Amino acid sequence: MVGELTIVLIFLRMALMKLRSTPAAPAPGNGPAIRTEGLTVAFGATPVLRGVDLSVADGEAVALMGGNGSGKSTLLKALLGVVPVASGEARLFGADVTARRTVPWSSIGYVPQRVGVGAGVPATALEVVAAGLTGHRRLRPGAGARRACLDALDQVGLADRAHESVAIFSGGQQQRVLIARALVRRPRLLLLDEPLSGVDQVSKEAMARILAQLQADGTTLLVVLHELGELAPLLDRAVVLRHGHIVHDGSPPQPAPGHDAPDHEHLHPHGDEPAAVPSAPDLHGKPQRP
Ligand SMILES: Nc1ncnc2c1ncn2[C@@H]1O[C@H](COP(=O)(O)OP(=O)(O)OP(=O)(O)O)[C@@H](O)[C@H]1O
Repeated sequence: MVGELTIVLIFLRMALMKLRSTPAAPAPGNGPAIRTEGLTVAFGATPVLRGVDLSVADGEAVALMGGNGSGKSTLLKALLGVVPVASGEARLFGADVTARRTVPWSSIGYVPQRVGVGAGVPATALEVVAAGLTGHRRLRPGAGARRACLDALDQVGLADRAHESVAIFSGGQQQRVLIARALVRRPRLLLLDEPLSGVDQVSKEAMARILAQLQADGTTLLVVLHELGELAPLLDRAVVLRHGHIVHDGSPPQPAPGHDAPDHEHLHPHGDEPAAVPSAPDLHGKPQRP
């Protein structure tokens, strides 16, 4: 495993040295940034997403919330086409994610739930960011990748540390490197899975500034969060999942003590909305609204 990763890194290093100009992201297709209808995902016999209907317009910033295990990460993965769809459909910019070739992947960025970005391999920040320019049939970064990677690191305030090993970065700095890896694709749609979790205050504020700038530039944001925190001012709405159902789609919750608890379900009234679900939701069908 480490051997394979080392080979990939050597490959990336060689590719970085050869590159010359910035790749242009293809224009996204037609349709809203995200649209799912009756989206159902199951692992074995266990349904995890149960008929999710979600629409996110181009340029919107939406929080995806819910307790542990409610299906938030699975929804992002279904949108990225990396978990199988049992029924229903998911479209990005109008393209069905299961028909992979039609999706404008180069316009879509993904920041996964925090993992050690170095994963035991002595990668520099620049090399990690360069990985954002590979994948989906592109085996090495295109021309101009080095400049693009440095620009992305500059956006997250880490250009001066481009050649340092991410193994010595703080958790928040590692998270910013992962965001730079997504930004280097110049995405029109950015999916982020708990970007603020376990991150120091300085990095939280830096990330809020970065995401606010992206939103101002028209980037669509879907952000998994347990609490809105520093991102509250830029979010247009919140979608709350419970047991794979959407149980709230509307105003973001007001900040309150306990919202950051991982098992908090955000089921009480949020802003101008009525309570989202009854205390005993019908898990086999649509939850009944009061
Ligand atoms: N590859 C998998 N195989 C089997 N079960 C899975 C798989 N991925 C996720 N699950 C299960 O699906 C459910 C939803 O997981 P998911 O990671 O989407 O939850 P989440 O809402 O993101 O939770 P958290 O807040 O803890 O990150 C969980 O019960 C989890 O164990």
